[in-house]
Amino acid sequence: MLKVSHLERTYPAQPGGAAVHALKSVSLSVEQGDIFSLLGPSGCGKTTMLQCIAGLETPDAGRIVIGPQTVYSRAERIQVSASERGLGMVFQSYAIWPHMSVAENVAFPLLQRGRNPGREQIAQRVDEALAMVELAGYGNRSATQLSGGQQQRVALARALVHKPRLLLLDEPLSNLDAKLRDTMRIELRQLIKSIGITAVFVTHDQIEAMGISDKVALMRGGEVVQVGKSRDIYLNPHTAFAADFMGSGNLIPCTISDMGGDRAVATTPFGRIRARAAAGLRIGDDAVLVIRPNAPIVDTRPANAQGDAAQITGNVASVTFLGEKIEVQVRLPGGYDLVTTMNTFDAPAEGQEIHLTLPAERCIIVHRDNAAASTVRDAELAGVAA
Ligand SMILES: Nc1ncnc2c1ncn2[C@@H]1O[C@H](COP(=O)(O)OP(=O)(O)OP(=O)(O)O)[C@@H](O)[C@H]1O
Repeated sequence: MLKVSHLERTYPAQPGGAAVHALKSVSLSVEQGDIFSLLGPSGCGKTTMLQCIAGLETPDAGRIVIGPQTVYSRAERIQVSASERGLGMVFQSYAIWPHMSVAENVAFPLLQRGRNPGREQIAQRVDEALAMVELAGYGNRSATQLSGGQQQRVALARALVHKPRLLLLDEPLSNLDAKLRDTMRIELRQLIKSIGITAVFVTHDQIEAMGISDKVALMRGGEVVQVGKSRDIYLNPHTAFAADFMGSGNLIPCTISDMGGDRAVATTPFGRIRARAAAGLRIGDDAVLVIRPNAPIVDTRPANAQGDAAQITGNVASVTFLGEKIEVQVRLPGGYDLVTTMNTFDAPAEGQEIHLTLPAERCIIVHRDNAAASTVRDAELAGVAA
């Protein structure tokens, strides 16, 4: 439905500043009916990418194809205008006009297109769009008489009213409070899926991306570093950055001391651990062992490690209450603190001895990034490499 090939965008240098290479030969492909997220830290190029797809920003090179139509190609000198691309957009600030009714807000794009379809057609399209977002009957209300979540749905109805072939959403939930954001995330996914429209969704929030998307493109520094289903990136990150940005976890500097099949042995500050290995790693590589907080099987009694599992004993350094779960910091041999989660009802005491079983299939060894992910401490990296 959407194919982006080798897209480039550099913002020219401003007085006193350097040029910014915001998109570096970015390619991606979005299937019909999918919700596809662009996820990454601030400044990685997500919005630039979305705006290039929308036609609001002109790339320097590359190609963008929407359905059967090439809407941008530097080589073929094609540049279809934003209004001719057949897209719907929802922005972070919903841009709902307070002096207009809900129906007038939703009708606005139909009147903007220079081809006023007539009062009856407009009323019908507005009613259809409001029904899609489950706001039938709200048309005459003033837009200011709506909750934050309802305003968000009006913005969605307005994006859908001219029956776009692709929906673009730029951080549409970030203005809502945390609880409403959780509800709206589920609601928005259900709405988009029930309409069946293909959507590209920009967010810097991994929980949002995981909850809403069929697929995620993880971006960093103007590049797409990994694409896949959220679960696949979470379980099989290629790099420390991907592991850190998609989920939380212990990122432990290690070297690879043995390999066989897709398993490897990581030499870590607290011993040798068997784990799955990302493609391309070799014996002797400096790498990062990823242990998600929910990966260890935690017991207060020693367990017999079986099969491919490592057994480590440590002491509880701290316990943090988080409601449904607790976070337990376990001090391991060598002074390394590993964060793990436990059921609130099983809370151990601080100082207590604790036993961790680490099944090899739950842990993965990944590539170190040039600029390592925030939680891998440079000093530690240097220590293990030495
Ligand atoms: N109009 C512009 N002129 C110059 N530089 C820009 C312009 N717009 C964006 N940039 C720069 O391009 C890079 C990518 O910006 P972009 O807005 O695409 O990132 P983003 O991932 O959407 O970030 P955020 O999550 O903070 O919105 C950043 O370094 C940004 O400062």
